[in-house]
Amino acid sequence: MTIDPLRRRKIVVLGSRSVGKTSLVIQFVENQYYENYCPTIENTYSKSIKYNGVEYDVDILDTAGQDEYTLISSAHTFGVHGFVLVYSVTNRNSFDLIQTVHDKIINYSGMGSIPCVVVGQMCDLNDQRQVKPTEVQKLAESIGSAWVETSARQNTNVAKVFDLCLAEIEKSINPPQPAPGKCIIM
Ligand SMILES: Nc1nc2c(ncn2[C@@H]2O[C@H](COP(=O)(O)OP(=O)(O)OP(=O)(O)O)[C@@H](O)[C@H]2O)c(=O)[nH]1
Repeated sequence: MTIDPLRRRKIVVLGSRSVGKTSLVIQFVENQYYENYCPTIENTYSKSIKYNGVEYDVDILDTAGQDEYTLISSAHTFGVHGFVLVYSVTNRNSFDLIQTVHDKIINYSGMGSIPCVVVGQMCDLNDQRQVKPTEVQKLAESIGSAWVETSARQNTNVAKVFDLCLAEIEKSINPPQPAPGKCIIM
């Protein structure tokens, strides 16, 4: 079977250690959830995703958790169409790192903006919450991204992450055109 490069998408999942990046990806790709924590080095998963009536072959790169000193490498940006930036709603430091990681990608790639979804993982642990939805909404507005809260454990909004990411990617490839007949003032 040949794969149409026009239907191929690469998504990279970044964020602090232990925020549930692998759990999110495995829940999405394999419909499985594991309680045990096993630090990731780096793994690529593949899945077909239908978005807007089109079937995309999506490679999802699950990365080792970052901190403020981790450098963004070309593997995290080269040929990458979209980014999923994950924090845990129970960990404010992991939320604070999202802006840092976002800015590093922008600096490294030289792009003005990136197709991106900010994901507040572990929303099942509401009693341990340190980050409010209004805070991520504000961050998403300021960096021009989508956002969603998820629980890999309860499979809440997991598929939505990748739908939103494909939507952001398609928006950047085919930006919405102004309605015909409207006058644009330069
Ligand atoms: N309550 C709850 N726990 C979760 C959820 N997702 C992951 N966990 C747990 O959090 C721990 C870390 O999950 P991982 O998916 O390994 O986290 P990671 O971000 O990939 O970690 P690194 O590989 O170190 O970057 C594991 O013990 C998971 O079972 C969730 O949605 N809710």
